Amino acid sequence: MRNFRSVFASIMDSTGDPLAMVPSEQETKEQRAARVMEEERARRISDSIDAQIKADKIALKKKKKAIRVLLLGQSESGKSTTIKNFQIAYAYQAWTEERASWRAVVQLNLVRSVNTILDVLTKEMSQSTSPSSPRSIHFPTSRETLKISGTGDSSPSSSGSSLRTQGAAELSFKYRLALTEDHRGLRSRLQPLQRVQQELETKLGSASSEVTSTNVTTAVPFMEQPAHITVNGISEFQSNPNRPREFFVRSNIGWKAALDKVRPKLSINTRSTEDLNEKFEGSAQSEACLRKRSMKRRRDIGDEITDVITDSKDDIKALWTDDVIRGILLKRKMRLEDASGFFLDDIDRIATRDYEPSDDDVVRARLRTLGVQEHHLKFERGSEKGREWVLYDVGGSRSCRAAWYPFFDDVNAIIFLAPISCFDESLVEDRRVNRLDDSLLLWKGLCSCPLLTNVQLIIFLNKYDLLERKLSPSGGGVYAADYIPGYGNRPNDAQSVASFFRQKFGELLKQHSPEPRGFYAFITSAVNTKETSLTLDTVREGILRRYLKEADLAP
Ligand SMILES: Nc1nc2c(ncn2[C@@H]2O[C@H](COP(=O)(O)OP(=O)(O)OP(=O)(O)O)[C@@H](O)[C@H]2O)c(=O)[nH]1
Ligand SMILES: [Mg+2]
Repeated sequence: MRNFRSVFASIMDSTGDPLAMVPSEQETKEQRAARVMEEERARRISDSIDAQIKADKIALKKKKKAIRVLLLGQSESGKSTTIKNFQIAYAYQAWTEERASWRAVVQLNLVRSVNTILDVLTKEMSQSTSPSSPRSIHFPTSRETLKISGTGDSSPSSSGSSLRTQGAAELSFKYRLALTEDHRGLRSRLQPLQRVQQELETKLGSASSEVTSTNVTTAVPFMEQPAHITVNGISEFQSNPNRPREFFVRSNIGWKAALDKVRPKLSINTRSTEDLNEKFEGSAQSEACLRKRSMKRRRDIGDEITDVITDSKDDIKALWTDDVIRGILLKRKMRLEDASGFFLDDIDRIATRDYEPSDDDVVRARLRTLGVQEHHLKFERGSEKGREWVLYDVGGSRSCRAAWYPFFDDVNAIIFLAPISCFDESLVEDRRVNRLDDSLLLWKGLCSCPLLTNVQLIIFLNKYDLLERKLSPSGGGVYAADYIPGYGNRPNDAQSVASFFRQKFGELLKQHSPEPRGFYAFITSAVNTKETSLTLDTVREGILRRYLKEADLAP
């Protein structure tokens, strides 16, 4: 191309047109016509080269811009867990550097399970003193069973769960009578764990507790966002006076921000005069000394917590394996082993002074996402090595969802997480709403959102492992048909339930997308990192292919 131009530049005429050829003095009519034709042809070629350069530049710019993926879904659907899977699969080095910070979260998850059992024990003990009180326990009736109410947002289902147990009150009374002094002893020896929980919660901040109420009554509050406005040429969203408390963006590397809070700050009144003298001296040596001492203090506080947990190990084991307590939990339909952040079966490994979380521990740990978190994932291996993707993780509870909308106009793909094991559960923040109902409404809202017409939507039908367990006789033998309208006589197994939901989500996409779009659905168990990495490979390739295609670079 450069050669072509330089040829013409060297014979540039007096008009300054690089493509005009210098006519000879005795130019005939025919020669003139030929020259004009040649000039025209050269101009056309040059124009097409210019257009190509421009297109290449745009494509290159697009190529350099990181791929942006937004993870959406209700709270506890597995968004943050999916991001952890991305890190393990493609940026393992960075992941291992973060892993140790999760120790406090795993400890909190463990201690919380213990305290949940202790609370139940306390309630049962207070009732066991009066045999006439079994009626005071609430046993849901069949009329309180949660039903998926279709996809209308207006009539949330009533709360409760189907308890088919006959004579539950008598059973409960039987267990209560079986509580002995040993149980009282266990309870009082484990009392310090309440303080440990408070300590850990304070340090981890508000991410450590779940949202238990909301005044947001719709699944899709982002559909009511104020209009896009332009201020000084910059596109903005009108501020919403009713915006939820959690409307903010954290442009940091995700969960680490919350975890950093685990490290206590050096407070003035805990400093020795020696520290202050060192500060006045201002030497590099004294700074290093201060840092060392502050790190030591951090370790001290962490150690104190670890000491209490380690010293309680045998009592925690005794509590969790006690038949009477198991009976009480069963009677209350409390399946702690299916709940998020369950580590009681790992007590031997975790309640030790030198405990370091494994990959698996971190993936199973639960820490709520606050606001919107931005993760920069730098691929460390494979054909994508060196490329950066930006993954946005959001808080999924209803009160957090209005914060999603500003991210809609600048993403390449959305991965939507729908936990399919939750068909018989209600939202933590609004007990009247069935969790699967909420997921369907949310999906419908995203499919119909005009701003997302050209955004690739991918759905993970997640928590398949929990679905399998829930339907199996040992996991409760829940009957899907009791909760899912239209399920009919289909088999009560995980595969059939999953494909039923797959079809439901697919139909919503088809019916509500403004323009036809592909349905990319994957059945996942995000705690299974090996399986999930295979899914992520497919998803990564799909997103990349489409992105390159849009940049006109695909073959
Ligand atoms: N058994 C099982 N647990 C899962 C699965 N996916 C996620 N979890 C667990 O569910 C809990 C909640 O997952 P998160 O990834 O924190 O959920 P989230 O969607 O980020 O929730 P918010 O931050 O509140 O919006 C964690 O303890 C996970 O380990 C799954 O497929 N199977
Ligand atoms: Mg999260």
